[in-house]
Amino acid sequence: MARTSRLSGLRSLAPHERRAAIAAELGIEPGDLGAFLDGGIDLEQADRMVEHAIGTIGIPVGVATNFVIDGREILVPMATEEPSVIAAASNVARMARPLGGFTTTTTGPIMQAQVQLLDVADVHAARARILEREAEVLELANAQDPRLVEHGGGARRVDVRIVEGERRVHLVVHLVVDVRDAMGANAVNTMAEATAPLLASIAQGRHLLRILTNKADLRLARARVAIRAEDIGGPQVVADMLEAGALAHDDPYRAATHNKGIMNGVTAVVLATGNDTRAVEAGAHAHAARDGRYRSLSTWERDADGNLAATLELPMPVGLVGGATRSHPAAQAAVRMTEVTTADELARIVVAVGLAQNVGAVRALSAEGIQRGHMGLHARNVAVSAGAAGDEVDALAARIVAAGAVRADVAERELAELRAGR
Ligand SMILES: CC(C)(COP(=O)([O-])OP(=O)([O-])OC[C@H]1O[C@@H](n2cnc3c(N)ncnc32)[C@H](O)[C@@H]1OP(=O)([O-])[O-])[C@@H](O)C(=O)NCCC(=O)NCCSC(=O)C[C@@](C)(O)CC(=O)[O-]
Ligand SMILES: NC(=O)C1=CN([C@@H]2O[C@H](COP(=O)(O)OP(=O)(O)OC[C@H]3O[C@@H](n4cnc5c(N)ncnc54)[C@H](O)[C@@H]3O)[C@@H](O)[C@H]2O)C=CC1
Repeated sequence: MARTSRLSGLRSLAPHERRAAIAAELGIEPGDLGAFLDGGIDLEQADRMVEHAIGTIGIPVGVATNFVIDGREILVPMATEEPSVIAAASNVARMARPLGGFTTTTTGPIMQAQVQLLDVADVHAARARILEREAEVLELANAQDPRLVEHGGGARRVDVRIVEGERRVHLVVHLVVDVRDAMGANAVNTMAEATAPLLASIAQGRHLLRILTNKADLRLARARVAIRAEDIGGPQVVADMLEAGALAHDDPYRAATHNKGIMNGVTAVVLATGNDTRAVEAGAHAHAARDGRYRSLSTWERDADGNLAATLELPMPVGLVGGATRSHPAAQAAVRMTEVTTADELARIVVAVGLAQNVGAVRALSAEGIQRGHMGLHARNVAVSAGAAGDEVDALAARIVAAGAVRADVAERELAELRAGR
């Protein structure tokens, strides 16, 4: 475990000094974080990863500080192009420390593959016939992945769903698989393809789609945090945050933005660790609409002591084996930083960071507004876009923040004045 994640003042260090400070907390060498220096992969490796590769695109990786998750001090790698995300997560993690930080639970690494069956005359009887032969189906599925079974995973159950659609009734078989430390898509897809002919023959029909569902609602991760009112801006800020949370529950227009704030944190950790951002995002938004209406993924309350009590639950299909996580040196360094040894532990960190991010954004919206903190940090991007270089960047950013106008036209004018010595 990191000695502490409470690294105040990291912002004033140079990147190499930050790497040294983080390595010291983790008891590793700064060189162990060296993969972040050049993005971790060269063109040769990129060419092996995707088709028609022509290069790579750099995304900054930063470290969210101050996190205590289930009693453990965690330094969290985050890959994001957006300013103020890492600052906001670190800020809320700091506020959460007096009451013990974040507490998480998970439902275990259970993924599901769907096999669509067509041309079945008697869907109800077919369902019964498939369930009668569940053991045979599971045995065939598990024969596809002895390594997963060796690691304690494997196909656990068969569910058969009769989906009443607008134009027809669908017969869909779910293979419910414990994928242990894998994200699991390839693992369950292989099982679905192998068992589909057997399922079709039992149903006396034919199979069509054989693929994982990204509505990974058997693989949930949950986080909870309590923050004292005085640590988050006072009782009025807490009251206003509850109003903001209520609107996000009721209004899909607000819910989409509220959830985007959550995904600022979630996607950044998922990307840094080489996991599949689209799978996590698809699962999250499906979960947000699980009662038929798109709602916020988090809940906001005031506890008996007047503290803000926030929770977040979402599907979290992330892995430590397979995908890019194993093969990408920067993803490996990111996993090392988190010190997790199971996919379940990684899922807990991701959901805690999502909740911190959500609280951070809504706190700012309920207090001073988003522009002060966010645009203050975005000012450096605006300065670079206006043509500032080297030392000019920070100087120009400071000028446009002081002018209260973090805009391209103001930045260009101020840059001209800066260069003219005014
Ligand atoms: C940016 C802050 C945190 C400043 O807030 P502040 O109160 O000025 O911060 P501070 O300078 O007093 O520092 C407090 C702590 O915050 C962290 N911190 C503070 N600044 C930095 C920094 N530069 N670099 C690294 N860490 C920083 C750091 O942990 C620091 O502790 P320390 O290290 O000093 O002991 C605050 O204004 C904030 O949280 N703003 C919200 C930012 C945000 O949510 N950005 C996301 C982008 S907007 C969006 O996409 C989503 C949205 C908003 O639409 C979602 C929604 O609507 O729900
Ligand atoms: N709809 C979707 O989300 C889809 C996603 N994908 C992609 O699939 C990839 C992930 O698939 P995976 O099956 O996770 O990858 P994978 O097939 O590369 O690795 C999983 C395999 O690793 C082995 N293994 C070794 N140690 C293990 C352990 N401790 N726990 C579990 N398995 C262990 C098992 O044989 C297991 O089947 C991602 O790259 C994702 O982008 C692919 C198709 C569809």
